Amino acid sequence: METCVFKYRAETSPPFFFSLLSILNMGLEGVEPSALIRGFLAECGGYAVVDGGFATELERHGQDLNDPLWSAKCLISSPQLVRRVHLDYLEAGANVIMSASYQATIQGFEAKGLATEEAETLIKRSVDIACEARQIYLQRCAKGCWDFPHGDKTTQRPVLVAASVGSYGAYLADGSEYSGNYGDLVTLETLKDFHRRRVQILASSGADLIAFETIPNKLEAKAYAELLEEENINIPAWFSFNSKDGINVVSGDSIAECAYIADSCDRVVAVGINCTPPRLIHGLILSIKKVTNKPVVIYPNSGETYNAEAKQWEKSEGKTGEDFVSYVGKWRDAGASLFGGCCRTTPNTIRAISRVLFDKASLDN
Ligand SMILES: C[S+](C)CC[C@H](N)C(=O)O
Ligand SMILES: N[C@@H](CCS)C(=O)O
Ligand SMILES: [Zn+2]
Repeated sequence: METCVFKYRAETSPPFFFSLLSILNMGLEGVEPSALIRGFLAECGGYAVVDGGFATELERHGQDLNDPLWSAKCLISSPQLVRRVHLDYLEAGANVIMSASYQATIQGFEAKGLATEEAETLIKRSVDIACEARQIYLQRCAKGCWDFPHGDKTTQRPVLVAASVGSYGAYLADGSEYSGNYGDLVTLETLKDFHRRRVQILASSGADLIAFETIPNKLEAKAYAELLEEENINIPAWFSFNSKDGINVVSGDSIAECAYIADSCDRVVAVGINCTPPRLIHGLILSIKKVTNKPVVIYPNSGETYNAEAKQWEKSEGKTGEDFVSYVGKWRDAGASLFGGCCRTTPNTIRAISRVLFDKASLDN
């Protein structure tokens, strides 16, 4: 199996690298898939830093994402900027960067007049760009151009490329990944058929794992879990849900039931929450921990609310400002292992998370 995780270390690799390499060479056949993520976490020092808002950073660089493809439009119009944003997050301390494929779907590209083959190429390209960014970053590190935000400066920080998969609601481009209400006509089979080809492409793209993000309901979690098995997907995945009340996922399905679906699928190596206000995260981590021993990944948004019509984020009425980074220690103590940011967070957020996790002085406080 070809995977660019091999590039995360230089030639002078310690023994761990070789064990990881042999796990990956074997694919997931006969191997406990969680070995990859647990080995990776150990290599990172127990906790890993995930990147931050990807679309947010494209917007900060001047892109107008008011488009049905949202951030995926930049795969067509500004691939250089996509690479630059990945580099910004790597430079800020990310151990996991997510490809620009959240809203990159064959159906969405076809609606823009692209041929199926062009659409498939763009989806694969999203991972290639992330892998290129990693390679550039690691080469710069090897030359000593950049300091490491954490860890030993003589070793390279592990970096994984996760292929992002947004929900069916993301493709609809009407903000329905925040309601999870797809109507009665959308069945388990509809969702599996919708996602199947993209998941196949991403699984053989060279990504280290697939990040199923902003999952709004139980039905879509089940569709992903069944697809991973049916298609014999041989890279690991994480399932990340979103919530508006801190108790259920956005559709009203219970977070425990959703996390249980993820727990029951061997190919899922981490379970968590993204694009959810920071103040809700602590309780959700505790609920997830009750149903799974898999590592918990959390990457909340800024606490603002998405206006799907305007494709803009708005301050939430009556809510106090979310001091994101001040929560990190609490989330770590509640049992989370991977920490990043989602919409409206920036490389500065990720830099601050990295400091909280890896600056010994702040850990002891
Ligand atoms: C995570 S949301 C902010 C992504 C954008 C949404 N699917 C839309 O197209 O409006
Ligand atoms: N990876 C996506 C998630 C949106 S909820 C992004 O950061 O743009
Ligand atoms: Zn988000």
